[in-house]
Amino acid sequence: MTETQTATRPVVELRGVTKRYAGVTAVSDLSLRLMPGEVFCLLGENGAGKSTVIKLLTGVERPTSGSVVVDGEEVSFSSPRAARDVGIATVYQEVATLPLMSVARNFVLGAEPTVGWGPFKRIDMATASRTALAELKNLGIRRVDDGRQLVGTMSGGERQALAIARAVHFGARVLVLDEPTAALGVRESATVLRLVSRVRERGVAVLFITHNAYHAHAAGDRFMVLRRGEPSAEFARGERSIGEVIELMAGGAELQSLLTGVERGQVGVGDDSSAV
Ligand SMILES: Nc1ncnc2c1ncn2[C@@H]1O[C@H](COP(=O)(O)OP(=O)(O)OP(=O)(O)O)[C@@H](O)[C@H]1O
Repeated sequence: MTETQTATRPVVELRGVTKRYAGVTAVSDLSLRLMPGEVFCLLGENGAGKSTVIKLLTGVERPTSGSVVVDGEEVSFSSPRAARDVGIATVYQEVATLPLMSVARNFVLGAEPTVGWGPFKRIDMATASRTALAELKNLGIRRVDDGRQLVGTMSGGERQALAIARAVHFGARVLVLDEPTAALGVRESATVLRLVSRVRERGVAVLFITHNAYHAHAAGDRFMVLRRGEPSAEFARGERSIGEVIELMAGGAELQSLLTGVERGQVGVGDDSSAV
């Protein structure tokens, strides 16, 4: 990261945000800042509130209280489109790309370059293909070398790469990655983690959501562990070991007492009275 980037203000912030649904507080008094050229890892077990944070940052939901701030100005996104317009892009693992379309077509989807005019206007596939392959190469993905390849034939890591490359190419300043490595094997995950580093080097603010402490550790600059909608820990790279992070996510002492109870036969399967 360069000195200028360090000095820059956050691209987007949550300030004291609470989100309540009927009967449930999904996120409570949460503040976070996404800085350009930094990977912010949001960790948490199922139900911790990670998806809710994504929804608040990407205009899917509005906070019950607190504010969303972009470039220092409070905003109220009326739709996901409004968040995209200020450069906040989300890559969801399951729906990132369309398998029956080519690499080139997926890359330019919604912003197709054209040739010809009037009734003769058509998608400029040569330009789409050239752009897609160049952008993938820039991000270190070299195995894909034909824009006509169907996305369905690509590996999971390559598909993620394509979705990320597309978002960055079309001007994302904030990239929200929702569990990008959850369905991937070790090699594929490594590809995606390397890609995250490249994206950071380009000055993009990355929000990396995961429940995998190892992947977070490999890619992150700053970390927040969410538990039941509240930040239970915040730290910077190098300040905590992986073991400590795993313990923080699970609930440390609480988990230990549950395990001890199971060993002694005090807690049966399905007994959630001491659930963490
Ligand atoms: N639309 C909703 N209506 C009611 N409750 C909700 C709604 N969305 C989320 N919740 C609740 O808010 C809490 C946080 O959910 P959220 O989906 O943000 O967690 P998460 O960390 O993303 O979990 P996972 O990893 O399982 O997706 C949960 O208790 C969930 O049941």
